[in-house]
Amino acid sequence: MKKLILSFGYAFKGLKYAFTTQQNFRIHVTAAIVAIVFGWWLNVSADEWQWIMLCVMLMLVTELLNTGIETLTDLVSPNYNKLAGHVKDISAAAVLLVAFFSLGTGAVIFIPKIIKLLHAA
Ligand SMILES: Nc1ncnc2c1ncn2[C@@H]1O[C@H](COP(=O)(O)OP(=O)(O)OP(=O)(O)O)[C@@H](O)[C@H]1O
Repeated sequence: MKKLILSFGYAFKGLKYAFTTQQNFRIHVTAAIVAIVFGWWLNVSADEWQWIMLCVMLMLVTELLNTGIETLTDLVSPNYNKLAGHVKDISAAAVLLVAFFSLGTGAVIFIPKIIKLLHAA
């Protein structure tokens, strides 16, 4: 039990490290809060909430993995190395793909609701 509590502590330490050192992670957390506020304001359905939460979690998880990979790359290859560059670029590409997916999902869910709201005004 003590081991389990300790592992939770380490995980929260990782979250704190990412939040305090990574500007991109803070941007993703802000975007997640904005999406949740918009979802609440525009009264999205349960299905739409699931898509929004999937995007939020995918964004945060890939950013955390990207931070871990970048940190490990800096540890094993502090000097310029072509392969180290590829590792970082590929890791950043994963975040980019999730960002495109999240933007697309957000557009599909929110744009029609905003247009409807503007027409009703
Ligand atoms: N050791 C290295 N060897 C070769 N290229 C590197 C190396 N470190 C970084 N690069 C190149 O520079 C780019 C930016 O690296 P950097 O570590 O600044 O990542 P970043 O995405 O800006 O991270 P951060 O979120 O910390 O700002 C990498 O994607 C890679 O192309």
